[in-house]
Amino acid sequence: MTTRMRIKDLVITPIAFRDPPLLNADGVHEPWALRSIVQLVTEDGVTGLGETFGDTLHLERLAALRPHLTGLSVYALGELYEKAATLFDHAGGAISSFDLGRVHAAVEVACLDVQGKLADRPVSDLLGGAVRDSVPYSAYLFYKWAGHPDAEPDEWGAALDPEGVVAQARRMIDLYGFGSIKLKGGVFPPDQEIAAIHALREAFPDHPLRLDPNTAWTHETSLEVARALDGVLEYLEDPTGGIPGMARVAAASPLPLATNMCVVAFDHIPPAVAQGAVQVVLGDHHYWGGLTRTRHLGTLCDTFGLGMSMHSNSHLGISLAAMTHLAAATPNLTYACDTHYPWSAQDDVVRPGALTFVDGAIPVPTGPGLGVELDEDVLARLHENYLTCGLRKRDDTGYMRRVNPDFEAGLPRW
Ligand SMILES: O=C([O-])C(=O)C[C@H](O)[C@@H](O)C(=O)[O-]
Ligand SMILES: [Mg+2]
Repeated sequence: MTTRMRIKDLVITPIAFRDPPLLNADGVHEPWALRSIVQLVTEDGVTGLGETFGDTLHLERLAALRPHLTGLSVYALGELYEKAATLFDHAGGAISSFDLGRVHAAVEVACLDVQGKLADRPVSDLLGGAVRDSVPYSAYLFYKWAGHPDAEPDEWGAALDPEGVVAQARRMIDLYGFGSIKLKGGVFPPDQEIAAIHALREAFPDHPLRLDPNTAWTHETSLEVARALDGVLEYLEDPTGGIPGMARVAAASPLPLATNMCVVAFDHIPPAVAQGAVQVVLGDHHYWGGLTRTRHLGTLCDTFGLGMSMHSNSHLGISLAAMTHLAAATPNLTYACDTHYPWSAQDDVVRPGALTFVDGAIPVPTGPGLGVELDEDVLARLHENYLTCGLRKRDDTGYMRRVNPDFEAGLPRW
């Protein structure tokens, strides 16, 4: 093994960036979103980038894995997975497949970035080759307050009714050119969210639409909404909780059901398929163990006749680059991918130029690896935010309760 491919260290930098007050079924986004940036360095000084979660437990796990990476080849992804599985006692049930996937993904993406740099090929080539030159994303709309309590309104303003949602969609589509729309629901009683979808349909007659209430509804409510929006939505995402619950809705729903909540690891696929719980799986390489494993998820979805889309959480450009390579190389990922990027674009750690939306899609980077470069000054600034912001774990419910002490977190709510 040459020193070019041997891992010397993994530098993990937690960061915090500004996040608007985006509402969801759990509560509301806090003023800061947490993330971490990983830099994998080989003995020869080649650096691979990755972007992952920033909660303390995840950071502790990455720190525990770090010494076990020394000397490992960046090509030894199977060994990497086994090392992490053994370290965290996956077989004994001490870590779920989901959490193991989160840890593995953080390092795997950086390994692929190095592999691409060594081979002078983009990551999409390492995943089987791009089948599309650019990857369409959807306008990811949120109900939101005008600004955080005690702060000035942000540039997006409030979106608390159908008019506000349509105005937000218009601004996002004007800025980025998105050709499909997702509304985060589960915030207001279903009738109001149905009205918002109808308003979007009227304002954007040709844009495919989706609604995602994050399991805020009972089985009965889910079916009522599915029937009310039959012919209007391309899919309904996670209307209710759990594989059996989704299966019960799917059995009578006129709309396809999608999920990024009840199928988030490979061991969820057999029961979901057996019960017919979902028709579309939203992959997410940050959950599913990295880019190669999420590419495998694409093959499984194809095998079982499931559609494929892509989930996101608050993220920056390293994740956007990784998502773009993955979606480009996954032939059956035919839905426009979710992205939170418009909500955080102002704080990106990636140097400008590599990732630009053209008509709502990102042209697949063609440079070696992920094709993006880290801006060390921005990284330092965002790390300073992390040190001073006081947040260590996402807590949408806790924040909402501080603003509105009567907020009840239990789901389903309607
Ligand atoms: O599709 C989803 O479920 C998400 O994007 C999950 C996120 O946590 C979203 O609900 C958010 O950012 O509030
Ligand atoms: Mg979702």
